[in-house]
Amino acid sequence: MSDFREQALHYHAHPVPGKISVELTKPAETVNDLALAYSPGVAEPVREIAADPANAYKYTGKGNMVAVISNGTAILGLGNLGPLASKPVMEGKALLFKRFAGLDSIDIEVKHRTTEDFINTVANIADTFGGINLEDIKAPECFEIEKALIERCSIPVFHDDQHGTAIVTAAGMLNALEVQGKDIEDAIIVCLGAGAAAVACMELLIKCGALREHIYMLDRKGVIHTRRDDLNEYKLLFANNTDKRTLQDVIADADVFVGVSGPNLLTAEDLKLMADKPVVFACSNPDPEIAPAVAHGARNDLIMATGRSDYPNQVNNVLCFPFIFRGALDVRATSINDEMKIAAVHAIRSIAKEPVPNEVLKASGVDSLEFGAEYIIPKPMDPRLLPRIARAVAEAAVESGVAQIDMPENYMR
Ligand SMILES: NC(=O)C1=CN([C@@H]2O[C@H](COP(=O)(O)OP(=O)(O)OC[C@H]3O[C@@H](n4cnc5c(N)ncnc54)[C@H](OP(=O)(O)O)[C@@H]3O)[C@@H](O)[C@H]2O)C=CC1
Ligand SMILES: CC(=O)C(=O)O
Ligand SMILES: [Mg+2]
Repeated sequence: MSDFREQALHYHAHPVPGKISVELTKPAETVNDLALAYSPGVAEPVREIAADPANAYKYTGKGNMVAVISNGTAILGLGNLGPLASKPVMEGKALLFKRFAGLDSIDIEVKHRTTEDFINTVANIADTFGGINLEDIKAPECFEIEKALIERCSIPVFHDDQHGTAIVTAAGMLNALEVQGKDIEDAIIVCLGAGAAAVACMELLIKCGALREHIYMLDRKGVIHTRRDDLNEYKLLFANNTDKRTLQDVIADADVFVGVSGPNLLTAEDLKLMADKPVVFACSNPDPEIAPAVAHGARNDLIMATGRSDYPNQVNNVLCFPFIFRGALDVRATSINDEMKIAAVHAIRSIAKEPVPNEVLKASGVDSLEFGAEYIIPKPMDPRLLPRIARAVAEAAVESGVAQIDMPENYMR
């Protein structure tokens, strides 16, 4: 067993199995405590909530709780390994919600036969939570699932692999292009992968200025083009009217590569075909489309990012989901809309351009970090992420009319 594999398994197994547990927020020591917590005292909030469901936010943990829900059909880049195998990742997301945003989070892995079954299961338990973070559900089912749940639930439902990834990718991409001296409107973009993350990343880049006709998206069969007759409605949105058919055809002279597909699919030779000063986001987890050492060995004018913590420029949805839910829940937003997503993009972007606190340098094991090729995006442990993203998102929710309450006074200044 390799050292790292052993360490990872030991971490998950000891001192107790798993990564999360439940803790009490009220005393439960005396007869009087129990009389308040349980029978007869608990009947009082029950009656209040029955009279007005909004009282659930006042008397229960609903408003600070996010469910992380998966069916295990696209676990990271490991594929469809089923609901139970996805549990370590979902516990991991719950850990990150708590660690970075103070949100209580529970993982729920759903075994189901039909997409409808999954939707019904989630819709039927949704009121328990303040928000629902869908995770690692493969395309195209993820699109139908998210749409149906948004329609049926009165709390925010957010497919992290789509929108969390897209927000962080857009923030990192706008900064990387700025460093490379390129405009997003002019950028030729290759997106390897045509699933949940790919479709959402490209749609958000378009909202940030990229041109749809400049985007070449690829799936396992190659370039998605207008003469293919095997495209689902989501891939069809990216069908390019082109004679190019392979990754090598489209990557020649491209400015940007976004990989949200699988491991080791981009070679050093492919990379050498790109335009001067390219941006390469190889975001597949745990193994990127190209290893940073291979990429940097191939050329020295690129900006490189991966989804991992152990290289510079971690483009990973961890920079978004804890904070966007914090902001959304704190104003009881009924959904997470485009205005809130764009607010998150700009909040993340701006932090990378400011001096980095010492505690972040220390946690990153470096002496300095300065906006540039090796630092286009903040580190996940940056304490500014929480107040800045949450505030921007909450304000956007209030301004766009999806908040059910006003901004809390002196909110995270
Ligand atoms: N860094 C980050 O924050 C994130 C990274 N990701 C990574 O993105 C990847 C995809 O995740 P997600 O979108 O949720 O999964 P999906 O299952 O929804 O999509 C996977 C896509 O990748 C394509 N693909 C797989 N293998 C190949 C290949 N050999 N050549 C070309 N295309 C291929 C599939 O093609 P086809 O349609 O033909 O099956 C499909 O379009 C994973 O590796 C995941 O770790 C995802 C979310 C966040
Ligand atoms: C980071 C993440 O959500 C993924 O790779 O699926
Ligand atoms: Mg995921």
